[in-house]
Amino acid sequence: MNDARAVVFDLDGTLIDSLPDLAAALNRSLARHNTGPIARADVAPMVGDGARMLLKRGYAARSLEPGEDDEAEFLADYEAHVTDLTEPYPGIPEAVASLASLGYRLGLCTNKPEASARKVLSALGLERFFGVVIGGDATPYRKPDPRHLAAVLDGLGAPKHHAVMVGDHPNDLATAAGLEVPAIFVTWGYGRAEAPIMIDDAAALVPAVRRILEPAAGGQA
Ligand SMILES: O=C(O)COP(=O)(O)O
Ligand SMILES: [Mg+2]
Repeated sequence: MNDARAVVFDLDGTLIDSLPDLAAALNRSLARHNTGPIARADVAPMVGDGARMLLKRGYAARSLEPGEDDEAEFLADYEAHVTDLTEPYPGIPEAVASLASLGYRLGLCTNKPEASARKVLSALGLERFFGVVIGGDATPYRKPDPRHLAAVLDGLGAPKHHAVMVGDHPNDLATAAGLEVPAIFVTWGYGRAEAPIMIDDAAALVPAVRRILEPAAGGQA
């Protein structure tokens, strides 16, 4: 009865290159402590476990610890500037639109705060494609807990055996594995991992999804 097929995406490092705004917000926060900026390349491996963890890791790199005020200020500042420099990766809007037009239900499973995630998706014209968006602050079960992904699939009304997860971080792979959902690892993001299915170009996304979810019909396209 239920043959809904779902593709669940990670956001940062998978659909959007948010590192410039994340690093800028982190560095504005550090500057309030008269501390020098951290280079984007050094911020990249700190991304993946949500905004609060990014702030902690950034502060730790300068032998500091963020207080509650720092945290509140950082979250508000980042949300206000979430689209200043952030762009979708090349080919992503087209790939997402194409999956939607093929009838896939699309969901977002991100550790980013949900308000920031929705704001950036809508500014980039992507929100309309996603039936369900669950941010890392909207559930007690954020990635790598597979219940974060399970909640997205529930919302989409798609069974896990008709789903695939797409992400850029070991957290995404662990989340998918925990629910026995196949994963596509994208190599253009911020995390580093080895995985059975890896793609390095957004043009490879639709064929990779189809090979997994419709192997008999059109999967080789
Ligand atoms: O905000 C983060 O740290 C990561 O967000 P993501 O789960 O969309 O990659
Ligand atoms: Mg990510």
